[in-house]
Amino acid sequence: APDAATSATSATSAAFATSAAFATSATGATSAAPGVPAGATAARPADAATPGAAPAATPSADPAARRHSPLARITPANVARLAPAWRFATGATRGHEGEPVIAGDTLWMVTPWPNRVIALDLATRRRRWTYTPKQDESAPGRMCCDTVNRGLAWAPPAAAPAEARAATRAGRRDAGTVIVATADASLIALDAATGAERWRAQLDDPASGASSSGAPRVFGDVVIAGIAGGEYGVRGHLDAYDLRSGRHLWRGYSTGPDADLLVDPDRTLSWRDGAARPVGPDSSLQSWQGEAWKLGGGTTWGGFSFDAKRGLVIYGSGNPGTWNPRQRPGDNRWTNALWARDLRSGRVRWVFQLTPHDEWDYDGVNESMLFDGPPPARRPLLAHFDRNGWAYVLDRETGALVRADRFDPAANWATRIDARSGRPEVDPAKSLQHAGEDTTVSNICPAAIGAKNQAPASLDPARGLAFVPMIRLCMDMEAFAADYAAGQPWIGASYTLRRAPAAGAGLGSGDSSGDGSDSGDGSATSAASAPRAAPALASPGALLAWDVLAGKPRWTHDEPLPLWGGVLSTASGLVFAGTLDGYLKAFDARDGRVLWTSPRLGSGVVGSVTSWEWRGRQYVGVFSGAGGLAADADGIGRLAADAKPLPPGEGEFVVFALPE
Ligand SMILES: O=C(O)c1cc(C(=O)O)c2c(n1)C(=O)C(=O)c1cc(C(=O)O)[nH]c1-2
Repeated sequence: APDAATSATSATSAAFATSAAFATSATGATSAAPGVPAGATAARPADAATPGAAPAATPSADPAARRHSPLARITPANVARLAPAWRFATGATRGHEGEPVIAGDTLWMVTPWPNRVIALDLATRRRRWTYTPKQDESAPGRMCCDTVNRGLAWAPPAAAPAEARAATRAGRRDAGTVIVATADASLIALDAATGAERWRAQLDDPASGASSSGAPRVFGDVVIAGIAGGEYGVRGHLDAYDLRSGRHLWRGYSTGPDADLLVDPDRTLSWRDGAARPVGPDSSLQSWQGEAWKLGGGTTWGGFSFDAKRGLVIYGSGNPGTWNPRQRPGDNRWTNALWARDLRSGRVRWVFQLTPHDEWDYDGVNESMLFDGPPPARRPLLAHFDRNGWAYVLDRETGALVRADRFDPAANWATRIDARSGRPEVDPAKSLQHAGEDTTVSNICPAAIGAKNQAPASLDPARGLAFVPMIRLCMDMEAFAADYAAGQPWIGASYTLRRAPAAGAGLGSGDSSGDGSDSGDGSATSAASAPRAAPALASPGALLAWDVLAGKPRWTHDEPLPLWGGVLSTASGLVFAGTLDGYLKAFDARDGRVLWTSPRLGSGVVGSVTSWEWRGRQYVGVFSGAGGLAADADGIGRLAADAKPLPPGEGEFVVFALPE
């Protein structure tokens, strides 16, 4: 291990019980799972392993959703020599979110619309096969936020032994199953070796405005998929399918009667009055007026994680419909909430509402990163960086709130989050409910796009730090009456982005922040030209290193544009993130110093950085292809002082490595 990593790790190793990264083994040439082709790099998470499943060693396969790679060949000492290795043009334009999946000598990716699935041979970088789903041309027109697709799931052959046997009989190696959710809300399982369809299912009716943008996941032999369409009055749900047969196992809605939610009122817990308590009968119905819950939103388009020990799928639900809060009095349960469901039955173990009666489109769908607290208790915890600007730590056994802290220093919609009730105290000066319809409320922070959007953070368990891709923008917002029409946008509010005010001491540009344990050189790029006085406005983007258990920042690196791509950290003490103006950057995990910047890519980055090892060499890859909600480059670009987001261009997967 490089000196840098060793010293930083030992300084904080007491922070977490699980100091291992998500993958603890198998970076060699031998197969770690039966049936995985030789040369596979298979990983097994230390505390969230699924029996029978050996996911590829890329961060997208981590059930704990930590995006922390065990790979350590690229280090703070040598990262400056990182050079382009190869690139692959996807043939699609617009928002290339998410990342490919890699196993053995194959890389699978899904493109934005038309959602082509491509299998690449890692040795030749030629296509093995391409699958183009048959979809109605009108499907992408009903996606709220660009024609994105955040990736596919891969399941090893061991998880579907019948297919593996059939493949062997046919004289070829089974390469597992690839699962993709498409713009028209179909869920499709493919033979990973050939691209042949194994089964397909319809997640919801696209004519109602339902679509799929999120990546499905496979946990054991269960496929989990969510739905998008919160801006169309779609009622959110999470669904489970049998990996082998495609049989529907269960559906749990986000709103409605207990039977639809798969809630047992005596056993489902929610955090209230300082304890996790049973929710009580039809607690969702009681928090809506009339039948508003039927169009109530709470879609499930974000990240999923899995606690194998407890058998719990953990995820978040999105905003209530319509955005106009006056049209839906009540807490609007369980929109904008974190959920834990039993993988086998779908039954809810607990649910925690982050933003009751949301007035600002603060979807609660961002990923939850699982980790264990310090010994001896080793409390099972999760960390969640919400759009609403608060960082939550919950007990993942009970859903009890451990702590909530403002990670966006400008967040002003709530004056506090009550530690006893878990309830935010809304500032009436920032409330659309309070202001009434057709009245502009100024300077609400964060903006509707959140202090962090869908781009996933990473969590380094050894350092006890999360690395968060931040958006630092505010908004002026106005609600208005909106009538529902099936399949039409149903928004009921509009907003204008604004720059956020600079934070007070501690988070400003060029100023080290946090607990004083670092060198005082916390803001990397600005170190040389660090302005001594904090600027009046915060930079629109930032990479934030956050001490998860202490609930405070360690360092902040300012970016001129919001960060819209997923972060990767590595065991060697590096943090990687891509930018909307088309760079991939490597940071020192200890202090946020920029150690390497790529040549400018063909388009902006909204994809998630990934890393893998193949034939003894470590690679770092990321999609370039700007889009997603950040395709509103006008809105975002106008606010950037000294950088321009690159336009949505031809998408590419760009790969870097150290010289051989
Ligand atoms: O409520 C929903 O169903 C829903 C779906 C999506 C989506 O499917 O991408 C986004 C949002 N909401 C949303 O609020 C949002 O800010 C957003 C950003 C993005 C993106 O990919 O950049 N998608 C979405």
